[in-house]
Amino acid sequence: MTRLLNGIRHLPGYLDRARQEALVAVIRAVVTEAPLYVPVMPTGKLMSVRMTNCGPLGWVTDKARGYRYQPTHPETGRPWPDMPQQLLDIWDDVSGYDKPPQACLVNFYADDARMGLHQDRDEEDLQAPVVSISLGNSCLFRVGGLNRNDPTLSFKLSSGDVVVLEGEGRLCFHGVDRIHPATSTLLRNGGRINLTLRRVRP
Ligand SMILES: O=C(O)CCC(=O)C(=O)O
Ligand SMILES: [Fe+2]
Repeated sequence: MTRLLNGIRHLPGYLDRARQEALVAVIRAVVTEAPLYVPVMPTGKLMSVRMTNCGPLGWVTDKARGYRYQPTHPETGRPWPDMPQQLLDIWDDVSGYDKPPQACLVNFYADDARMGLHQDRDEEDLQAPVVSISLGNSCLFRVGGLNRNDPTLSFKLSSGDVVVLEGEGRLCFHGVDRIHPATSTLLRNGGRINLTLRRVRP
């Protein structure tokens, strides 16, 4: 376990291969029910990741209404699939938070996708941590401070790693600079899956 900055915890290899495979299987089932879609930022720009969610709420974005949480898939209009027990167990083990997560945002990165530096601040409950799980190809993850221009630190996230953003680190700027192709055999067609577990309402 490595503590970066204040309240950013990196748990390398938290999930062994068997648990990673089991998680990929449940995420495939989520995606069957709630297909991945291309999110649109408030600026009108398309994100390079594809997204879906599970749990009572999901994080969505579009040009008309911007960033928000909602109980339904933006394209199918159906409620998000239930949060798999495996994810609730991981939250219980690493979050140190007494209430369960309400959203799991599923990001799928093709090998050329990335995510710009941002803060996770659309949740009303900022006391709860954000728990992030990486599956598939590794990536170069960047974390900074509370201001966009603060110095940043980059490190590799590999399949099975967990990162917890909590305390002062809860609102740190972070992003994914690049995916390292062919660094994992977990996903047959390459790419990377990131799952973030979030408590939205207090
Ligand atoms: O893919 C990652 O590791 C981070 C994803 C992220 O920051 C987010 O979904 O808000
Ligand atoms: Fe984020």
